[in-house]
Amino acid sequence: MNYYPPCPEPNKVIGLTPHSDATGLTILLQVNEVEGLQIKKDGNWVSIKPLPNAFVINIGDILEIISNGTYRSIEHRATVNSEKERLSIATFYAPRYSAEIGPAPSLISKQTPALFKKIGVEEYFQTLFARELHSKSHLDTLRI
Ligand SMILES: O=C(O)CCC(=O)C(=O)O
Ligand SMILES: [Fe+2]
Repeated sequence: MNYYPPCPEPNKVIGLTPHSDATGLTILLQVNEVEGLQIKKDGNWVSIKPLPNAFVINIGDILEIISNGTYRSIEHRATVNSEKERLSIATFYAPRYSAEIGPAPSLISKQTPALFKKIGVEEYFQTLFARELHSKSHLDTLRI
């Protein structure tokens, strides 16, 4: 759960730094329907307006790896509001710790070589948490 208190100077701070979710899929609820979530689309930050009773589904880095780049994880961030507090609940889905992540073998051929290295889930999360949250930089370390 994320809590963003109101901030009198919202342009001088960031609620949550730009990142892609490292997991497979994220189901996100913008709880009190205050705007703040933004995604990076064609180089620009675009606001995702909260819809009543609707979830936001984000593709994460693990799905980008498994689909060998067909599904791209989305870079996003959260801004703060000058008057209103904001709450969001994110649930992250990922493979079990003992599994291995890599491009699905059925997607790999001479014409479509693997774009990512294979890595165990445990090592994947250990290296993730040893880094600063920054853009898609963790996924970039696994590119071939
Ligand atoms: O607060 C939000 O809308 C985004 C939260 C988020 O990106 C996260 O928890 O990974
Ligand atoms: Fe996120």
